[in-house]
Amino acid sequence: MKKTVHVVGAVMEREDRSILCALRSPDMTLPNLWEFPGGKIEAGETPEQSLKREIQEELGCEVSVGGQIKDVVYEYEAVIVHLLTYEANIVNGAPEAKEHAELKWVKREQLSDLTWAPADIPTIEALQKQGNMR
Ligand SMILES: Nc1nc2c([nH]c(=O)n2[C@H]2C[C@H](O)[C@@H](COP(=O)(O)OP(=O)(O)OP(=O)(O)O)O2)c(=O)[nH]1
Repeated sequence: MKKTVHVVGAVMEREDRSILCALRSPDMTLPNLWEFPGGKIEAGETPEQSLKREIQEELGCEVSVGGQIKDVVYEYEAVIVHLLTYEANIVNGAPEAKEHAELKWVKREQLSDLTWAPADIPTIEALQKQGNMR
């Protein structure tokens, strides 16, 4: 049976309403695909705690975690990913790519121009729908 991993991703929006997108590096699994910064939830952590820890490790900044955006289960070839995405705001520091190949701030309407990890597509769609309602 395939393993299920529980993963959190941060949707970090700036004042100009662009969103932070992170490019997985060529030596990661799902290489060269865009994702929301975050990672696996460890035993005993809440999703919010996990997201704060991952953002500190990956981007070197501190976030506060807001509302949940999507709860998605996606079956990859080798693993099943259960991805929870949350709104997150930077409260200290500025994001730096410590593990990713690249970071980019992208406007909502341009998010779908990037090639995303497949589990992220429902979140992208939700963000674009919300964007149209604003
Ligand atoms: N962080 C993050 N991971 C995502 C997203 N979408 C998505 O399918 N994933 C997958 C990629 C990984 O398989 C897993 C997250 O694990 P991770 O961030 O700890 O990735 P990793 O490369 O260190 O782990 P691994 O897969 O090499 O074991 O979830 C996303 O938006 N953000």
